Amino acid sequence: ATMAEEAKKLAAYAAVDNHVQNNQAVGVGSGSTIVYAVDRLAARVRQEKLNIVCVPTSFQARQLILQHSLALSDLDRHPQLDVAIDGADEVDADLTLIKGGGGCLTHEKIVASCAKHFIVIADYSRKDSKVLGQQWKKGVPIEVIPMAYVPVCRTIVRRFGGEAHLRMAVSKAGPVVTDNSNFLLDWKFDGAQNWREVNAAIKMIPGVVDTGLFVDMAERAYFGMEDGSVQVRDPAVA
Ligand SMILES: O=C(CO)[C@H](O)[C@H](O)COP(=O)(O)O
Repeated sequence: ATMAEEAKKLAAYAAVDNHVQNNQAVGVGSGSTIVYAVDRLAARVRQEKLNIVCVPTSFQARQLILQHSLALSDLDRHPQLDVAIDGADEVDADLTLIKGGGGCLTHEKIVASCAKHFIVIADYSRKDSKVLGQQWKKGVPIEVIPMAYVPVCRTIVRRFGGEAHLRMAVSKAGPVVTDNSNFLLDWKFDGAQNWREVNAAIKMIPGVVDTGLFVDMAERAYFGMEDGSVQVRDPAVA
């Protein structure tokens, strides 16, 4: 495996080993890093005969849970989760996140909001930043109702600057369609922002479903490092 893949695995294993216990309901994130967390969950369930249920954050996460024969649940049956583990596209010094590179931000935010502990896993490359936008250049993903994408784009750029573009599909003509049958905008912002305010303001624009800004949600981040160690980041105490 490449160095970055090894690092993803280190972070994922550390999160599962430190935060998952018997008799828990666990939120399962989306992306390429979470694959290692589900591998580890499945191994621990087998070895330790853990009794846990998993709530997915996407179609992909649901497939992972089913492929590993883990117990699949949902927020109807488990509206309170003990822990949720997910990847991120960028993490800043305060543990504010950009998520949604994989387009699953709305379900991810709902599941994270239902968890007592929300734990982020990432590799050292391109994600561990002092401020958002330092390394992640694709902008903030924003899920929108399809008919509103043009006015939402214009409102965001008028009020907050930068550029916003409809995310286009790669192996299909036309836009990316989310698990919720919506569209995605990627807002490339200029410079520093007050993320708490910007997140709240964008959410209030009619047609916006949610943003990929996760403010005051993550309790801890694990970064798998190049040298095989795992770095832990907790939010600075205000
Ligand atoms: O927010 C996400 C999907 O909506 C993912 O968690 C994020 O894109 C990280 O993915 P990866 O682990 O593949 O880098």
